[in-house]
Amino acid sequence: MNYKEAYEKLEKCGQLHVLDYYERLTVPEKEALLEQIDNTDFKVLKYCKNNTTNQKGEIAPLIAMQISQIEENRERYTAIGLEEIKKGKVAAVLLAGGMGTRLGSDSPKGMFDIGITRPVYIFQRIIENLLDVVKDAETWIHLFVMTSDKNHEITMEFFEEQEYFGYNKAFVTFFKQEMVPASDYEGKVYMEEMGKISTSPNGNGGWFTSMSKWGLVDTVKKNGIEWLNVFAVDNVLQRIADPCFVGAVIANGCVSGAKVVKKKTPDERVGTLCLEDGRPSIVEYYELTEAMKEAKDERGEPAYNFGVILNYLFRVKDLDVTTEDKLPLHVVEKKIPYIDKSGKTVSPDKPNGYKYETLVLDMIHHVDNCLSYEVERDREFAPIKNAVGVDSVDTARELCRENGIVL
Ligand SMILES: CC(=O)N[C@H]1[C@@H](OP(=O)(O)OP(=O)(O)OC[C@H]2O[C@@H](n3ccc(=O)[nH]c3=O)[C@H](O)[C@@H]2O)O[C@H](CO)[C@@H](O)[C@@H]1O
Repeated sequence: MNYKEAYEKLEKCGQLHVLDYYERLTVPEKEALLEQIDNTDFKVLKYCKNNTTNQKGEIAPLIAMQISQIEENRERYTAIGLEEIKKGKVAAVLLAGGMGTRLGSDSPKGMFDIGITRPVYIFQRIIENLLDVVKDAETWIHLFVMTSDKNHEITMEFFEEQEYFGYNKAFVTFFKQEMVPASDYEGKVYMEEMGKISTSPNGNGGWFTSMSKWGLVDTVKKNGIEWLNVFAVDNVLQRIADPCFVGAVIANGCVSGAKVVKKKTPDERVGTLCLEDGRPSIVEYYELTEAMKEAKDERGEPAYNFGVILNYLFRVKDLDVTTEDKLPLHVVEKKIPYIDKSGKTVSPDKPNGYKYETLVLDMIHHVDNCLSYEVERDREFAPIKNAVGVDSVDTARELCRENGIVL
């Protein structure tokens, strides 16, 4: 794209300030900026005023399959799931494109070391858990790892350096999610450098579209993979390709499943699995209404008592209807570093604009049904979100200790 074309594109969407520093750039920087303008989709910015494209329908509780029911059928479900895994029909997708800013670290979250007497990286914990299933199934399980522009190379190098923590590297594939511009409250993009628009990963809802762009959906289909277990990087007790979960979803004739835990409090920072206009749906914690927080069932228990731990099973053939363009866009307030008029970087200490994301949890609403599958939170949910306090390294370490994991 040349300067004139870039000017016209920016003028049309009210973003001409992107060229404010153009004359001060070197030739390669000018080229890079023109290329970025060419590749950037500014359409998302029009949603900045109404905060989200996501208007919810009528919400009702969705009954979860609780632990006691699962226990009654554990052997049968596990046998069914293990059989599918042995046949190579189950693969896993690790969502690791996020930025981990809440942890106060610039490195990919998975590289965070939670060890005490030895290094124990978050990625390592995930691989160790997956290896448990590989051992039982006596077969390798394909692991797709989603990264972003911000951490792709460093993540791949880390896996190499750590020799894939004992995993078979032929069964690990990395792919990158897309980036979108970040803007101020008026929808004007921020500049990260004089020759660079500030961008951020487009949320974890783009994983299937990005896999498709990287040719990996073809790989999935060619290899006869029928189920994808999508999970978050930040839970060090995450059970992946869990045979009992896979078996329960299949035995109950479902096309997707979500692991849930009983919430500690109605406003715990987890998404709530429920029904929306009769279809499965997840309401994210920052969109939960007071009425939902206070609602009670007929036994007086909180009606929306189960939160998702970001561990979903999707049937591959149902995913084509859930591509990113069908998902609502969430407009999230964030602290966005930018350069001021003089070209100096400013790192704000409070939110100063929006990032635009689609979310994996919205895919659930596009599939016909979803098994809400309860797991014991102390055995499977040790998220690391914050540097200290709730859901921090300390709480995760404590839970690891309770589960006999040497740190
Ligand atoms: C949007 C979403 O799913 N929210 C879930 C997430 O909340 P939470 O607020 O933790 O969600 P985050 O946005 O931090 O990210 C969750 C996961 O998605 C990945 N990621 C995020 C953004 C991105 O662009 N690319 C990417 O790969 C992160 O690396 C992480 O593995 O976990 C909670 C459980 O702990 C769930 O109850 C929430 O429903």
